[in-house]
Amino acid sequence: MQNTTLRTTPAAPTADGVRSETVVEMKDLRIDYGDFTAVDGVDLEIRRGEFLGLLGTNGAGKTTTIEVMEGHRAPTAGSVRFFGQDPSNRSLRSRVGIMLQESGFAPDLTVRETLALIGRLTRRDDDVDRVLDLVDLRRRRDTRTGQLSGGEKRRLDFATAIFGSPELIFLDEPTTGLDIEARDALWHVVDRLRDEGATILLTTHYLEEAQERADRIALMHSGRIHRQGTVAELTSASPSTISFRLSRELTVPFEDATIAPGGGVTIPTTNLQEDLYRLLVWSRSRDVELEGLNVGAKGLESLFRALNA
Ligand SMILES: Nc1ncnc2c1ncn2[C@@H]1O[C@H](COP(=O)(O)OP(=O)(O)OP(=O)(O)O)[C@@H](O)[C@H]1O
Repeated sequence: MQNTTLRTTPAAPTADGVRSETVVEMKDLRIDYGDFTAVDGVDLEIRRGEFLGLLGTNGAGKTTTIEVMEGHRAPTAGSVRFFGQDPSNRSLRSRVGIMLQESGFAPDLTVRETLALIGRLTRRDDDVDRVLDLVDLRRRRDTRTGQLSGGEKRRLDFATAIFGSPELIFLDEPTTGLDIEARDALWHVVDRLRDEGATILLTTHYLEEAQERADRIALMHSGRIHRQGTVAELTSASPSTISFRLSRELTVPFEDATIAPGGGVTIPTTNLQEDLYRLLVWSRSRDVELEGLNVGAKGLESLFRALNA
């Protein structure tokens, strides 16, 4: 994907009054498949300009929730509103871009025709080649979608979601199947859209992607939202980890330390500054080299492990 200029959308919503506008509102959302309840009483609110990461375990109900938002599946109970309206309302199509996990393009249409068709169907106006440049598919513009590679299809999926720079963008595992360069390029485009005021809902299993970008995270498991908050709020009680390698056999002065057969030491800590200081004093006094000393930032992984436990 290339650093082509993004279209200018309405000014970024920085004033508090604008930011506090609710763009997505779910209340007590329930979605059943037959007698199985996949989404079980979800309350979620996304404000204008916000980036919400909807994270969860496999089968938690994230895609089901997004499919309801797409307007093609009706909730069993509860409600979803975008800009105060029902998602099935056709007038919303021009304001909402959706990248699902599986798009199902018509295989005989070319890349260019596909994107132009999406534009007509959603009544979003844009320059097809400009968007193809953004996702680095311009040279494949006349290729039939059936002949695209998996990563190229994913980039076309992304192109359909951002075509016309919609105000609200849903990204369901957008980087799955993309190589590193394509991931970086996708996030560059998303970051620019955010700067211009877009509201983003992301689902991903790459926790670091959400951790780096999301204003708020909602953690979903077995059809329910278990916790919501900023990354700092959610991880404040999670331990950090100090890790290093010892070149000779020694006992480290930390009760919770684990030592792998190859000499790799991991120390969980809820008081990083104090424990790091103790470790450095100990290593200096014993003339021990802490090879590859590293401090793992507080992450979302431990929250996930707790969800699954
Ligand atoms: N069409 C369907 N019919 C019956 N059950 C379904 C259907 N689609 C999804 N499910 C079930 O609903 C639950 C939620 O699925 P969903 O795809 O929403 O989860 P997810 O959070 O997106 O999972 P993943 O991270 O694995 O993609 C799962 O148990 C799944 O098996």
